[in-house]
Formats: sequence, C-alpha cells, structure tokens
Amino acid sequence: MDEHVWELETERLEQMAQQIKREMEKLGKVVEHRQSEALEIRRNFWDEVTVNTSDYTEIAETAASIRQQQAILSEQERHYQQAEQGLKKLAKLEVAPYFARVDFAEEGMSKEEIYIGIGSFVDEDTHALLIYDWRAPISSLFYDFTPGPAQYQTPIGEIKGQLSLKRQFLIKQGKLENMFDTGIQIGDEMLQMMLAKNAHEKMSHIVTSIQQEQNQIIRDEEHDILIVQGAAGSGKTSVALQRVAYLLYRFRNSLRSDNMVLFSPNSIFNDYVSNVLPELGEANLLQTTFQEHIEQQFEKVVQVEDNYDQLEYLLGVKESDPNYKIRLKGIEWKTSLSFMKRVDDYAEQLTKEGMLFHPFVLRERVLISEEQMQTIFYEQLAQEAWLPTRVSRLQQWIVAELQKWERRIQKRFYRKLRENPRYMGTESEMKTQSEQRATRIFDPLRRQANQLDFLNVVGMYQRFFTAPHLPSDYAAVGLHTIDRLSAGQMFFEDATPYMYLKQRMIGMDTINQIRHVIIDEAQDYSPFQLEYIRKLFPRAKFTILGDLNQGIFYANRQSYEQIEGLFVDQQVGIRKMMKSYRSTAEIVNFTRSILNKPEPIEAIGRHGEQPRIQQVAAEELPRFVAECVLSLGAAGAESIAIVCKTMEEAKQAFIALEYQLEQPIHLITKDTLEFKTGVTVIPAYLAKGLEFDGVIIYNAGRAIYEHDEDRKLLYTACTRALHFLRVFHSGERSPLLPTTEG
Ligand SMILES: Nc1ncnc2c1ncn2[C@@H]1O[C@H](COP(=O)(O)OP(=O)(O)OP(=O)(O)O)[C@@H](O)[C@H]1O
Repeated sequence: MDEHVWELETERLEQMAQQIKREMEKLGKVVEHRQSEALEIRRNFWDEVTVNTSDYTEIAETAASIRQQQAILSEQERHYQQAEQGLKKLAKLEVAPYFARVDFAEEGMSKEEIYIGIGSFVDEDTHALLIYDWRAPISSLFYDFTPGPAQYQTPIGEIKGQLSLKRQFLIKQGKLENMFDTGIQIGDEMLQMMLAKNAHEKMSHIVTSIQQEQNQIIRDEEHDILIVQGAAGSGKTSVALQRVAYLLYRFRNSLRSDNMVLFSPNSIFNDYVSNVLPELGEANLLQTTFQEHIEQQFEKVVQVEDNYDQLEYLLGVKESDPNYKIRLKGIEWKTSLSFMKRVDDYAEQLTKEGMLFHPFVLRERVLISEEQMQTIFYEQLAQEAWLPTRVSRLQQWIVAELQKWERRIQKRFYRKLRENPRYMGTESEMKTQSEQRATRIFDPLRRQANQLDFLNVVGMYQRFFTAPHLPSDYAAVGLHTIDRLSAGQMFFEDATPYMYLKQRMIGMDTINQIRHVIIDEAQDYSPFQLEYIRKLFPRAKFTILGDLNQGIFYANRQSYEQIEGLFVDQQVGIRKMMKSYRSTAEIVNFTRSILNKPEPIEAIGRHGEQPRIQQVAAEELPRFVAECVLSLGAAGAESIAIVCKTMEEAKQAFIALEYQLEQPIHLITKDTLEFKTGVTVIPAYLAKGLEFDGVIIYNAGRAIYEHDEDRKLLYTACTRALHFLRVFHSGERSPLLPTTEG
C-alpha cells in the first residue's frame, strides 16, 4: 500500500477518533444529567403526588396524580436509556470506527467517500454522515460489487453509479493495523485472516466480510418466506443473525427484537450465539427450542420423552429391540402431513361423537359426571359447529354448575356451624367461615374448569389409535403407542400431534406479536412440526435455514419443495449457499466424500493438514485420543471436541479420558446450558451448529457407524472442525468414511 495513502488514512482515523471522543464526552454528560434527573424524580416521587383518600373523587384524583408522575418518570428513564445506548454505541466505534471504505459517484454527481462501520456516526455540527451503518442501503455496494459500474436499492428506488475504490481496514483499539484495496470479492486477504482464527466460546459477527451470496439473503425483503439450503459451515447461522440485525435496522419503526424469535437446536447453541446481536449493538431476539415449547405444554399431563432420548433409543437400540421397526414406522407416519390431516379429520369427528372428559369429583363424590358433560356437549350444544366454541360453552356451563354446587355446600357448612352448640361465633362470622371453607374446597375444581383440564386429551389421543381410526397396516404402531400412553408416558413423536389435537379442540393459542420467525437447523424438523410452528405464528414471516445433509433426527424425510408447499399464497424464495467458510480445504474435501451423493461444496478456507484416520485396539482408544488431544493443543488448537455417537459412548469416553488427561475436560449433555471451549466430550447430535479448532472422532469403527442412516451424523460430526480432524476407529473402519484421506 502506497505510503501516502497509509498516512492519509491514519490521519483520517485519528481525526475520527478525536471526534468520537468529543462526542462521547458530550454524551457522557447528558447521560449523567439524565440519570440524576431520573433519580431525583424517583426520590421525590411521593412529594409530587397529592394523596387524598377521603372519598371516591379524591381517590380517583390521587390515582390520576400517581399515573401522571409515573409517566414523567418513565419518560425520563427512557431518555436516559436512549442516551446510554448511544454512549455504548460510541464506545464500540471508538475501538474500531469503521472497517471499510467505498468511493462511489452517483450518476451525474461527484465522488463520495463512504466509510462503513458497525453503527453510523454523524457530525453534530455539520450533520454530515461520517460513518455509515453497514446496514444502510449504500453500504451494500461494499458487499455486492467490485470497482466498476454499481448500484444499490433504496426504499425509493435504485441508485446507479461508478464504484472507484473498495478498501478494507483492520483497526484494533483505535489503531490502524492493516488495510487492503480489493479488486475482487470481499477481500480475500481479510477473509482469510478472519477464517484462520481459532474458534471462540461465543460466535462472532461477520459484518466485516459478508460475502455477496450471504448479503443477498441478509437483505432479502422480497420474500415472506425465505428458505436457505446451505452446506455445513456456509454461514447459515451467521447469516440468520446478521439478517435479524438488518431487519431491526431496516424496519426500526415497526419491528423490535421481541417481535422476532429464533428456534435453535438446543440450549448450548442458544448460549453460543448469544453475543452476536449485542456485539452489533442490538438487543437479543427471543430464543427458544421446540423442546422448550413442548415442555411448557406438557406440564403435569403426561411424562413425555424428549427428542434426545428418542434419538438415543434409535441410535443405540437398533435391531436388538423387537419394537424398533414398529417405532420407526410410527415415527415416519406421525411426523408426516398426512398424519396431521388424520388428526384434523379426527377433530372434526369429535364434533359428532367421542369426546372424553374427566369428571369433577369432590371427596369421591362425582359432582359433574363425564356422561353429563357428554350430554350437554352433544345435545344441548350440538348447534355449535366449531369445536373450540363448543368446548368454551361447555366450560361456561361447568363453571355455572360448580357455582351451584359451591353454594349448596356452603349452606351445608353454615347449617353445621349453626347446629353446633359449642360454636360461639356471630352470624356474620358463621357466614364468612362457611364461605371461606367452600371457596377453599372448590378452588381446585374451578382451576380444572378454567384450565380446561376436564378435557381428557390423552384419552382421546389414545382412542385415535384404535379402530376405526387406524389404518390396518398401522395396527402394531397403534398398539405400541397405546401401551406407552397407558403407562403414563408419551413418545416424542406423539408430542406434536397431541399438542395439535388439543389446539384443534380449544383453538390455536397463536402468538401474534411475533413478526419474524427464524428456524435454524430446519432439516431436523418434521413437516408436521413445521406446519404446527407456522400455525402458531400466523402473523410472522419466516427465514428457514438448514442443510439436508445434516438431518440427524429420524423424522419424515424433509424436502424444500415440501416446506415450500406449506406456505401457499405467500412469496417463497429458496436460496443456496455452497461455500464452506469454516473448515480448511482438506477437511472440506474429506467431509464432502462422506456424503452419499457428493455435492459441489466449495472450500473457501485456507489450507491445513490432511485429516487422519487411525486404527487402534479398543482398549487403547482413550490413551491414543488423549495423546491426540495433547498434540492438537501443541499445534495451536484451543478448542478440541472429542465427538462420540451417543451419550452413552460420550460418558464412557469422558471417564476414560479424565483418567488419561491432566487438564480439565468437559462433558456436554442435553442439560448443559453454557458452551465452553477447551477440551470437550460431546455426542454428535449436541455438536450441531457448534465448531472447534480440532475435532477427534472417538470411534468411527464399522460397529458404530455402519448404516446409511449414520452417514449424516458422521458428516455433522466431522464438519465441526476448523483446522484439524482426526478419526480413530477400533476394529474395521466405518464404510461411510472416505477410502482416502484427502
Ligand atoms: N462471510 C464470512 N466471513 C467470515 N467468516 C464467516 C463468513 N461466513 C461464515 N463465516 C464463519 O464460518 C463459520 C461457520 O458459520 P456458521 O456456523 O454460520 O455456518 P452454518 O452454515 O450455520 O454451519 P453448520 O450448518 O455446519 O452448523 C463460522 O465461524 C462463521 O463465523
């Protein structure tokens, strides 16, 4: 780089740093002032309120006065928070004000120098935009174009012109460390520097090196439903989070972070990605897992298996269990949309017959029987065609009936007190006491009515698996399901159909404030689950990201056409990302050939050592793996994962390795909430979405990864590696592994 240019840029950076500093000082004072004003209002809150409770008018005036004072306080606190937010943003800019510059001349106008950073910065005196937010329309020039003719979209149309310079800066602690002028894609050199780094405990943002194909997904506004098929390490999660930041900026007047929800594969992953948005100066969006949703719905109803236990069963038990094939057939069926249709038909039929209710019982005495409820439901309320309305009318009837019973029982208590010669209370005490006793006794019954617990949904779901609802070729699946339910337990694959059946009865409990749903690792959701989620968020747009090659859950096999089919009458866009940024070219080549049908996945990363496969005797595995951990550590790997197939294998490996290694190692289980780097033992399915400098496959012997169903799991495990991949196996090696290492 020309020395003169370097000097000019250094000078400009210094000026900018001064300006930011000055602005921070000014804003710091504003923050202090606003904070002390808010504190003052809080301290003197009651002095400003006129409290008078002598009559109703005075009470109302007192309430109005409190409300007014509250409003003043909230307004002041909001001002304070706004200023503080601004100060935090400036503090980020102080460290690295910008990361790129483009020189652009709009048609018929003179050239402008556009500096791009994580946030914008305006000169307070001249109102000139000194730094543009990376999400501003003009900033897309940096991501989408090389020098030459270029254009960008704005809300009022397209702007065309000439891009004459594209420059990237590496600024650390306010100092210019490096800069590159890029003629081609976003800076090969800069990108390579980013990719050569080690994995972190928390995922980082990628705004300084977003690639063109990624930028198009991040900024897509055309589609209500955006489906992304991306190879392992192609940046799906990164793109999803950067897209959230973009949408929050673009629609800042109508969209807040709590209007968006991210469905992620597990809680460790939630922790792993939790820093990206705050790093970009945005509040985190809501994060959840489908499992969490299930758990909320199943409180105390029945003990429901979780997705990991289902997977452990399928991975571990296999043919040794006589019910394995029946279970697999059941899963295939219960996760399909045709099964959903069956549930719909069943719910429809329940309007005519078959509703089951739990009676209302008080001390072994039936107050409202199941038969009574059935009669009301099918005779008195028969004209109500829509099931949820009919259920709600029945509920009203039950509440009224309970009230009658309560009054009767209350009278009985009262009589008893009256007739008790030893009772010394007054008339009004007798009334209050009998009333309180009846209320206490009826509280649980009222709750049963209010929470619709009188619907015997488990019973009805169970009956769904008996003739005539059951196709004859699913008789064994039906029996197997009924057995489980009779034991007070439920298979994971029954959880979503059960929730759906319940929602069909009581009306879908939709979540309307959510305007955008992001589903990561979407390949692991069944069509039934996705349709259920779609119905749950009727006002939301969707970004659905996945990799069909990493589908590890045994669900009905998913296809993007199938997902597309769920969203009729909506603008659906499908995009692909086939470049892998995570792993070295050698690892990408290796993992690509694990796939059944090798895909044109392109390695963008740097070069590194060839993955190694080594056979060792079973009893020697812990020793060899421990030695490998040490050698990878010595080669620079800070985070190392020993990936096992199941939790069972992971637990055994952990015990053996703890004995072999002096350094601390972590075992990740489905209950782990926090992701830590260092040395980790983890089952492959929990490693979803995570990455490590070095990955060691604990045992890829034929006995462990033999079948075609294990292929995607092995692929997922190996693609977690950034720089090193070592595969051990005892006995014959898995036929799913490539025959050559490179
Ligand atoms: N444009 C980019 N610049 C720098 N790093 C990038 C870029 N895109 C992706 N990465 C890095 O590549 C790695 C993989 O990204 P990410 O986890 O988002 O991929 P993914 O497609 O979700 O992966 P997987 O499906 O395998 O879990 C991350 O370390 C991410 O920071």
